[in-house]
Amino acid sequence: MTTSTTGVDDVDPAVRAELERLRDSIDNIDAAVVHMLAERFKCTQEVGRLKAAHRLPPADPAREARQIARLRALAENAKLDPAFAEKFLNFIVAEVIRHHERIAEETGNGGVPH
Ligand SMILES: C=C(O[C@@H]1C=C(C(=O)O)C=C[C@H]1O)C(=O)O
Repeated sequence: MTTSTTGVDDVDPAVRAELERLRDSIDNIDAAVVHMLAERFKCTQEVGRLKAAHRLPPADPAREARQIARLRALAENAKLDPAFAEKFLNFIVAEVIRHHERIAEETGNGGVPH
């Protein structure tokens, strides 16, 4: 095959260098996001164990509402789409709540309503 529509082999070297520079930064940012998420999940796992031990419900909608308001404001200041910030937080929180439900079940506390 002599042509490619997906690679950057035929691109001007200066453009390729700029693309590489930007992709290096994107890779660093993605690594930071993964590390920050890993730290966040370590904390939420501890919260899950604490809640299960004290028979607290896995989800806390009032806390989530405060986090959403705060993150939307932060996103606006940072020129990030607040709707995207809210969706992203909701995606993470949904996973955290699944973890908390599992911890509660494993602790024999799975019947707590939320
Ligand atoms: C971590 C908690 O549990 C849940 C997950 C949250 C989160 O991931 O930030 C926030 C509220 C709760 O629904 C908590 O109550 O603080």
